[in-house]
Amino acid sequence: MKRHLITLADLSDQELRYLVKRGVEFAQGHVQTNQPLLGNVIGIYFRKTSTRTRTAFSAAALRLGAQIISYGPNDLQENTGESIDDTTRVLSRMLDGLVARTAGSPQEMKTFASQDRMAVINAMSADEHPTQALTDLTTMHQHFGEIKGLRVLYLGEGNNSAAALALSLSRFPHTTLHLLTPAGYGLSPSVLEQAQFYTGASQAKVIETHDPSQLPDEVDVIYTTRWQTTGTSKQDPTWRDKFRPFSVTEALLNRYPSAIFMHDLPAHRGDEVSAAVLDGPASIAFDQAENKLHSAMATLEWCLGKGQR
Ligand SMILES: NC(=O)NCCC[C@H](N)C(=O)O
Repeated sequence: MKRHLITLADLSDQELRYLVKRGVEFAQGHVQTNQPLLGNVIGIYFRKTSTRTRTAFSAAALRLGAQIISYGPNDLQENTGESIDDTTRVLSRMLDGLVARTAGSPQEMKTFASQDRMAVINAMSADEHPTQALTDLTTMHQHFGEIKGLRVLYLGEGNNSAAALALSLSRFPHTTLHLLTPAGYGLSPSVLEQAQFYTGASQAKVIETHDPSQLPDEVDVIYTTRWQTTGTSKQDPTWRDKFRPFSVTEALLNRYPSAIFMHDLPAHRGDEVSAAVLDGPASIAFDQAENKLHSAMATLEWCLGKGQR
C-alpha cells in the first residue's frame, strides 16, 4: 500500500513515532536495507532551491535501490501552463513516488496527492515542511534517547519548519515548545490551534510569545531558522530591526549551559545565529543535516509501502 506524506496532521501518533524511530535506526546504521525499493522509479521535483532535502531524498532513493528522475523548476509542462491536475494524472501512471517541493499554495500538493498510484511526499510547501520535522525529531531522539519531556525554545519566523515542529512535537508526552516569534511573523493561527489540540492527549505545551526579554527558565534545545523563508518577502523595510532581538547569540546560549543548538539550515551567520553558536560545541546542526538522509530513507520506505508499522 502506498502512503502520502503531505502534512504531519495526516499521520497517526503511532505512524509518527514509527517514522522517527525508523530514522534513528537508519542513523545508527542498524538497518540491512537489501534494496527494498529495487524496481521503483521516484520523481524528485524541486521548483525551489534545495541542498539538503533534494540530496537527501535522491540519495535515499538510490541507496534503497530505486531509480530517480529529477525535475527542476523549468522542466515540466506545468511551466508552460499544463494544469497540476493533468500533470498529476500523467506522472502517477509512470512513477511509484514523487518527492515535491512547491513552496506554492497548499492546494498544489493536495492535487498531487489526489490519487493513490504514486506516493507523494511534501518536501516543503509554503505552509509546512513535514520531512524537516521528522529529521528534527529523529535528531532529538538520537541525542537525548527519547523525546518525552523535552523543552524546545524556537526563535524566529513561524515558518514552514516551525509549523511542522509544532504539529509533531506537541504529540509527544510532556514536551514543551516555546515559540518566540517577532510580532506579525508568528505561526499561522490554524497550525497553533491544531498543535494546541494535540496537547490535550499528550499533556505537552505549545506556547507562542513575542517578547524576547521573557525567556523560559529551562530549555533543552534552542532551535532557529533563517529569516528569509523560501518564497516569501517582507514588505516592512524595518523587518530586520524586528528580527535582530531574536538572534541566537552566545549570551542566549549561556543562559542554558546544558542546551543543544539546532538549525534547519542554510544558516546566515550574524543574522539568526552567531558563528560562535553555530560552529560551537553545543551545535548539532550538521548532525541534524545528515539525519535528513536517514529520515528520508525511513520516509521513502514507509510511503512506498515497504516499512513496518
Ligand atoms: N532544511 C531545509 O529544507 N532548508 C531549506 C528551507 C529552510 C526554511 N524552512 C525556508 O523555508 O526557507
